[in-house]
Amino acid sequence: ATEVQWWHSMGGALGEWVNDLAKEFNASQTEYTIVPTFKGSYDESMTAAIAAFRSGNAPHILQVFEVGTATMMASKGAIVPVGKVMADAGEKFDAKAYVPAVAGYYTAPNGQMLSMPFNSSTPVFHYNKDAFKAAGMDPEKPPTTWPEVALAAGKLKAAGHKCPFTTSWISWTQLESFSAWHNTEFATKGNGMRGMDARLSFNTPLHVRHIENLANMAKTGLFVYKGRGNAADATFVSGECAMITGSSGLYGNVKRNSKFASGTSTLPYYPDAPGAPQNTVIGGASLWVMSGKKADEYKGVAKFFTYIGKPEVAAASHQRTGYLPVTLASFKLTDDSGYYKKNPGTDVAVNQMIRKTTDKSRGIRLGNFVQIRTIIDEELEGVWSGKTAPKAALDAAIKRGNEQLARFEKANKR
Ligand SMILES: O=P(O)(O)OC[C@H](O)CO
Repeated sequence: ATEVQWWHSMGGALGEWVNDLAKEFNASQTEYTIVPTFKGSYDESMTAAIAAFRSGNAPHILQVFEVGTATMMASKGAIVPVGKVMADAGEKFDAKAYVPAVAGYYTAPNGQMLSMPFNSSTPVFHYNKDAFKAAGMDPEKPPTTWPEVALAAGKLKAAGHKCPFTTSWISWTQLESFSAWHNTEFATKGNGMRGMDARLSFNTPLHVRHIENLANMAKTGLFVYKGRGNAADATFVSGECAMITGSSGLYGNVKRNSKFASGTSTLPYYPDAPGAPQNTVIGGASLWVMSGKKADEYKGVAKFFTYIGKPEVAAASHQRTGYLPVTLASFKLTDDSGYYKKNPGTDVAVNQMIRKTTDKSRGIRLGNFVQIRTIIDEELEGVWSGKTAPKAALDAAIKRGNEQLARFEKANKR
């Protein structure tokens, strides 16, 4: 059979899911073999693929997080648009079959959808119901606002909890989605969706207030910073931290590996902020097809994409992982089956994403975003350790981040 290499960043329960998808597809036919390989974190697999591409050893399929989208879109010679892969292979592909927020994010300004939607997520609030009970709180009443999160964290701490609240993907949850959720721009030009001349704008009074709030919570032990990327996920799954803002895709891992009852609720907001809550932005990753491969291999890629997009396969993926249903049919199938009613909290991510979007909340797509995220991590770490004042950290992150945006704009000017 013809081999198709697929590099991904799905660890733990998610890695098992990816392996199962490949296994099931491989068993369904005899011509192609999908070979999934875990290549480390999203950052690491992207770096590895860029190096491999330069030496002619890129995989056929690369899973890239949303943060790498603008970079991939600009790497014209390195990728093949998913629509072309499907058309060349004679596979049916209709961008309209995908949930608008998902399809729109992976569609270039010229209207062409460039990558295959796969594991789209959005940030939500997960909490440990057992810990809530132990602290004398109603486990069915999660906090929905930031003042309520601080109150709940105080009760958890008083009950002896060492890590009341933590977060994964701090820029994504506390600045990017935080902005959209409050209908405030994270960056100008519709968060970069309207052009490469966008510049960062996350130092408004609302942003400063929020980071100050988190800094105070950190000082009093209510918020415990657990590191970059999704490092904090494991501390929630183990029960060490009782509340977390993180990916909806953490659901499957919690369900499979944690020993406590958990709940999922909406991302907290400031009730006095006008426009909140609006909607949250897309995260997770999509599948990019790399250039320079044989026609037969692309055919295998196309057949695999058709397979994972089938309503029943996409619905099963959504229900197993907590990632969003990426096609309209997979959402309908899940809804009609009564799944959301039977599994409270699993509809939170969907509901946050299907709300009406505005120019300020549609999505965030910026060049050199991988580097910008690192800059934000660095500057905010100064806040959590008490070295930098919140406003100064946000200003510095914007200044340094804007240099990255200007560099990207210059390098990609036609
Ligand atoms: O944990 P994921 O896969 O939902 O990804 C979260 C963020 O979007 C990464 O940038």
